[in-house]
Amino acid sequence: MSKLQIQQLACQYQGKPILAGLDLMLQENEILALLGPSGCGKTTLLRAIAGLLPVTEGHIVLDGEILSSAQTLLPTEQRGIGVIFQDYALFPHLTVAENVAFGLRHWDKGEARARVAEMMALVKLDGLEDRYIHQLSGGQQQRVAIARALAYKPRLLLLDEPFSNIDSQVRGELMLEIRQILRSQGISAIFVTHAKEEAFAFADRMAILHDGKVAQAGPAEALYYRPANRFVADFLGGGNYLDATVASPNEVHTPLGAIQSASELRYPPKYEGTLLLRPQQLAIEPDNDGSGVVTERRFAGTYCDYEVKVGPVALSVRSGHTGLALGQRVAVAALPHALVLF
Ligand SMILES: Nc1ncnc2c1ncn2[C@@H]1O[C@H](COP(=O)(O)OP(=O)(O)OP(=O)(O)O)[C@@H](O)[C@H]1O
Repeated sequence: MSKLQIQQLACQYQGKPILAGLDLMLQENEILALLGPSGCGKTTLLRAIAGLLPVTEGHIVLDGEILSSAQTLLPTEQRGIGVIFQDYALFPHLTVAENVAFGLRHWDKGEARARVAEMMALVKLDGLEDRYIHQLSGGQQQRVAIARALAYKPRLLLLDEPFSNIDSQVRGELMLEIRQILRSQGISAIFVTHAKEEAFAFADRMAILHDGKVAQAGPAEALYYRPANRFVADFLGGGNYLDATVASPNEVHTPLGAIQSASELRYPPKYEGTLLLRPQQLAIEPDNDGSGVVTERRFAGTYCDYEVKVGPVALSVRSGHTGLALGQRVAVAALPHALVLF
């Protein structure tokens, strides 16, 4: 059974639909990233899961229990869901230890004290128990927020842009560390982010929101290399789009010539579509008789990003050949892979 199941969810603000027909699933101990352009409804979905917003259609089920439906709205405090907001929402008038203990007010005093100590060690804040929040760095404040949310053993953790206030130099390390903490505690989590790099680094799976529903969900590699539509393809990174006509179950014809697919295409012969080729799925070789010419180059250390013109078609190509000069003629070929056609 999945941990969280969201089916055909609809939510609105003042009668204006924000989410509609949204399906999403989360497995036990899984970390899922919610990605999408600004205003697509990521925070709205977190609020609905947390019980801060009623739903007008569909349902949200956690551990087999209906939390929200058109008829049900289990109060936030009865959901067993921890929420970490972008600004952490820590209490400035309480010490670090008091913040962490906040959700344990109904626990036995000794047990609460032991749990706070355990959480302080887990997030590596031992020794800072008596500090106030303004005496901590951004990263330390985030650790307090994590400790406070995990202290009362939530069934699910929701994080809204948890890394946006963290210095980019320490962000990568902190993400890895928090990922390990969630893993070690067997926590299932959903986090919202704008940045696909964060989703790639932090999540097991990602869900991309568009037009109030999930455009596609799955592991990063699947979404990047097998996007369901052009929106997902564009959102996850640059690509070349070529007119293509299906010639056989394993071949398309394009302005670059015939290109073979490593797996069978889902479209019938003569289908006219658009072929996606990521810059690293094209190979270029210096060749004075080649059909392409290098028109731009951006050196990036171990690889170089080129723009290559083949007749009227401009292609982005990422190549390990880092020394090709502007004006160099090149042969262009698609590397063998399962083609993506829309
Ligand atoms: N309290 C509110 N009342 C009315 N409309 C709202 C409210 N909160 C959000 N909205 C609208 O709902 C839509 C979705 O907002 P939401 O905050 O969920 O988007 P988001 O994907 O989290 O965006 P961002 O990435 O910019 O944070 C937006 O059009 C927003 O203007």
